[in-house]
Amino acid sequence: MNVHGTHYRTIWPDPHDPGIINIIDQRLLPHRFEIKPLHSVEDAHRAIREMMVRGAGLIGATAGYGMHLAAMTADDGQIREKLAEAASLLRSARPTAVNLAWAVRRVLAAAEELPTAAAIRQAAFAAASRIADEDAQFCQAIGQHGKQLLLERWEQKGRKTLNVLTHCNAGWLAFVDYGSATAPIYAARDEGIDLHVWVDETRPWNQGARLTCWELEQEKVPHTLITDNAGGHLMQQGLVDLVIVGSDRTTHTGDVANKIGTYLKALAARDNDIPFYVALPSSTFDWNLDNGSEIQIEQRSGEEITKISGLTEDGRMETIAITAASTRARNDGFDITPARLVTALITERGVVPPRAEAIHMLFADQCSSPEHHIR
Ligand SMILES: CSC[C@@H](O)[C@@H](O)C(=O)COP(=O)(O)O
Repeated sequence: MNVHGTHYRTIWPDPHDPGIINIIDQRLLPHRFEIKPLHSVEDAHRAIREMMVRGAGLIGATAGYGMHLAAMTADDGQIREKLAEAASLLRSARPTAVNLAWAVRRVLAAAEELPTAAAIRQAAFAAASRIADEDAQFCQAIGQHGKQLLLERWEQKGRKTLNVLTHCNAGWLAFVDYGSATAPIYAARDEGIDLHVWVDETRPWNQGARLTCWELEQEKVPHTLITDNAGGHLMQQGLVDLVIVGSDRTTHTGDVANKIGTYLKALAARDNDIPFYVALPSSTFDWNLDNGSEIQIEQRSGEEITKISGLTEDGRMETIAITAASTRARNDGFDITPARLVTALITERGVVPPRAEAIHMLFADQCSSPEHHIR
């Protein structure tokens, strides 16, 4: 995506020093666009854990490059142990997005059984770069497949403004480029479809309000911020034509883990007969889990609900309390939308119904390959 006239990915190796991986600190957006260097696997772990980077695809790419940094900084004689330690450190960063464990495993597999430390370093960097490149390519392909769905709906409604609702941020910032849920929107816009996006604010971290709105603004896509509870009401008013969200982990049977609140949008969409699409690259499928209820849901600090951060008038980031100090809060980061509420999954290989047989047919090479199984 272009920011201030320059094309950026959300993560990239320094062109002069492969020991430095650059990221954008998303905690500061939309107020400040700051690039931060990662020098070690500990830096990569902290960046994921503290949500400087976030979103399934970008978490995976950061984990891949984290493994590369572990290989870069390890002594030759200890490189295998250091990679194993790095793998468990990174896996502990956040539990729900499957891309993290998948990327770690992919780098480990690439480095396995190589004879020298130099060969291991080279393989780790190549694997991390492939993960990032594929993430960008897959999102671009998701855009092309998803665009057709938007186009059909737009034609159906007589080419009047197409209103798309999205939740959280499954955009450029959640991936390496383009985004999953946003890619069809950008591709449809490029085709000249007149569209408008309703953006759920996505409490408590406000990924919609802070990140999706900022991204859509950079891309000049018309959009309006709404409260998390407004979607159902807008659907009843006939103001939503379709919903597209991303996913942090989707079972091979089509159950979708995504940011908390997604399930309620899917229920409202079903009640109002509105298509509900989930856009995801294949790296987000969990080939081991049969049922969404088995997905580990991240429990985050209650302080994210009882306090709120923002920019003061004199340009300082500040956190203030919005509840009484004694208020207890529970903060589940994600929820599960059962496959039966999902109209279709938009993947890099095409649009597929959320059913095991159909998903397996499209990804026959992955569902049976040990490289793609994370346990
Ligand atoms: C592509 S990630 C799917 C998103 O819709 C969403 O759940 C998300 O942004 C991930 O959550 P986050 O907690 O911001 O890492």
